[in-house]
Amino acid sequence: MAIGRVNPQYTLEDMGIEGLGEVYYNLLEPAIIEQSLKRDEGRLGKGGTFLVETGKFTGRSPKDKFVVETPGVEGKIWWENNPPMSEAHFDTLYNDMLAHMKGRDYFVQDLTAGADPEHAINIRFINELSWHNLFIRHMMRRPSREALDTFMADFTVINCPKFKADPERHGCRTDTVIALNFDRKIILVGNTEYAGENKKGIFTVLNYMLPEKGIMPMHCSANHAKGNPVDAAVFFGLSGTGKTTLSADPNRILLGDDEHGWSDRGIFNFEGGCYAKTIDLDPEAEPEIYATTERFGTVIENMVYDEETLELDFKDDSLTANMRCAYPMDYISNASESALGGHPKNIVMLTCDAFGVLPPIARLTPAQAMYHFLSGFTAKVAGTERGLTEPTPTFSTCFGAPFMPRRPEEYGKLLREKIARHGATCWLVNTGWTGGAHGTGARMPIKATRALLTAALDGSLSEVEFRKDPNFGFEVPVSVAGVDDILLDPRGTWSDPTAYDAQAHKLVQMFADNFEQYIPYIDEDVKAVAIG
Ligand SMILES: Nc1ncnc2c1ncn2[C@@H]1O[C@H](COP(=O)(O)OP(=O)(O)O)[C@@H](O)[C@H]1O
Ligand SMILES: C=C(OP(=O)(O)O)C(=O)O
Ligand SMILES: [Mn+2]
Repeated sequence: MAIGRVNPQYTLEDMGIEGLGEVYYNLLEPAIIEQSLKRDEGRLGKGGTFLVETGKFTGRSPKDKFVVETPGVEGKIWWENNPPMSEAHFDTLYNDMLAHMKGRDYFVQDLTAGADPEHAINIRFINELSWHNLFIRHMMRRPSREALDTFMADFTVINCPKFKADPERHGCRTDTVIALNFDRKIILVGNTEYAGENKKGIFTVLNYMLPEKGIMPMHCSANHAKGNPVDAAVFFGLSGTGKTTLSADPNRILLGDDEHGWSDRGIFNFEGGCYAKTIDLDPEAEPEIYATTERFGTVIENMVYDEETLELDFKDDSLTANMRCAYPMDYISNASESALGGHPKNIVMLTCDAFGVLPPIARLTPAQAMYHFLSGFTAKVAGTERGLTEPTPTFSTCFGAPFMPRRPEEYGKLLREKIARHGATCWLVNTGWTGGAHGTGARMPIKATRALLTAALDGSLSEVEFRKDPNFGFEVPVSVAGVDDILLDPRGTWSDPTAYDAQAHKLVQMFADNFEQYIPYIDEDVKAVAIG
């Protein structure tokens, strides 16, 4: 018997998924939490949050993510970045997962991705963990209750953390697997409890689908000026660079914290919720996000807390540095209801430079923006991928290589055209280290980053004097109100400026070595701004 609300013609049985225990469809938050408590999946926290631990898997598993080599994807996938899985292996995996599901209870949410109805897709999430179902209900967008009665999915995600894959049988790498089949329109996830896989899988699907419709999918957060959705800004960045933190700006309206599309009509959020890191979360620096950690239903992942008072310890990273909270967008008081914005006036590329070399902000020409978009330089921060314990410099193209099924130039070309057509101003912002590399220097103060962004977005930054950076060729402001001048000159923040020069030269060489792979694909003007 179906418990909850579902299209009567479209139950799991109708999809050929049979023999399960109880199946709960589209439960609302209180009912899901009741089920999660009954199953001992976690406990209630302050204000009615839901506290969970995810065991061994506290970050994504990018090396265990596969794209199935089906006829429909031929010539479209960037295989060097997306390990292939054969159709036969996938079919075995699918059958084995369905066998594993027999007799167990499952939780279904029918949700959508894409705030622009013209480009939205319907997704059915089938979760073994009840709290994953709560998480994804927060993170995606919700059809009306009536629409559930006729809901049909464009894509299905089956997520079974208790299922163990077999590399021999399934053609995967370990007993953890994330398998994307674009032709069968299924994502299978096995043997990881990290909730983020649920949402980042769908992001990968949209990154595959949307370019064919001329829409640029972006790993970015976004906001717009109060009362003026046309004055929008996007913030590209790999995990840990500050997308979530910096887009929740009390002076602007939040569009979304992680994934957006850019169509001929403007930008739109793919999601309906946020997934914020809570390590060192400071009520003064980030009041909006902090407040969500005491709201009903917020999922709090891998945080240490006082057993008696349920007080969260924002400093304790003993479970992981990637501790998180997930909540619906409307828990942020200045969030946009429509999640739609105009063509971005400003495009910010966030980088967390662990070398302490890059300036806190630089203005980029369109060609330089393309260069930095394809380069995607940053540091991976501790915890967001399994096994990372130190900030590790990396070039993650499009500021999100783990989620890009297609070749980087394809995204690059789309972005280029849109920047040119709409005349966006582009910036590179270093939210990483200053005063020395990681280990010597300190993380860029959030206050300084915010002040610089405010000036960039309100236009006042364009009025100040700029210098040309001798290593990177971009323009750096000399003095900005509200920011220590010294911060604007990274060389001057190092106790030994010659050590800075040496580190800067090394970084320039790293950029040059990394960029060689894109030379055959890019325009002359981008070649002309390549550094090193
Ligand atoms: N100058 C800064 N700008 C942005 N974030 C900063 C800065 N300094 C420290 N941080 C911290 O870095 C982390 C950025 O993470 P987050 O905003 O979740 O990134 P993303 O959403 O891109 O993964 C947060 O924990 C934030 O408190
Ligand atoms: C959910 C994630 O996104 P981000 O860290 O960019 O917020 C992730 O990388 O696992
Ligand atoms: Mn984020």
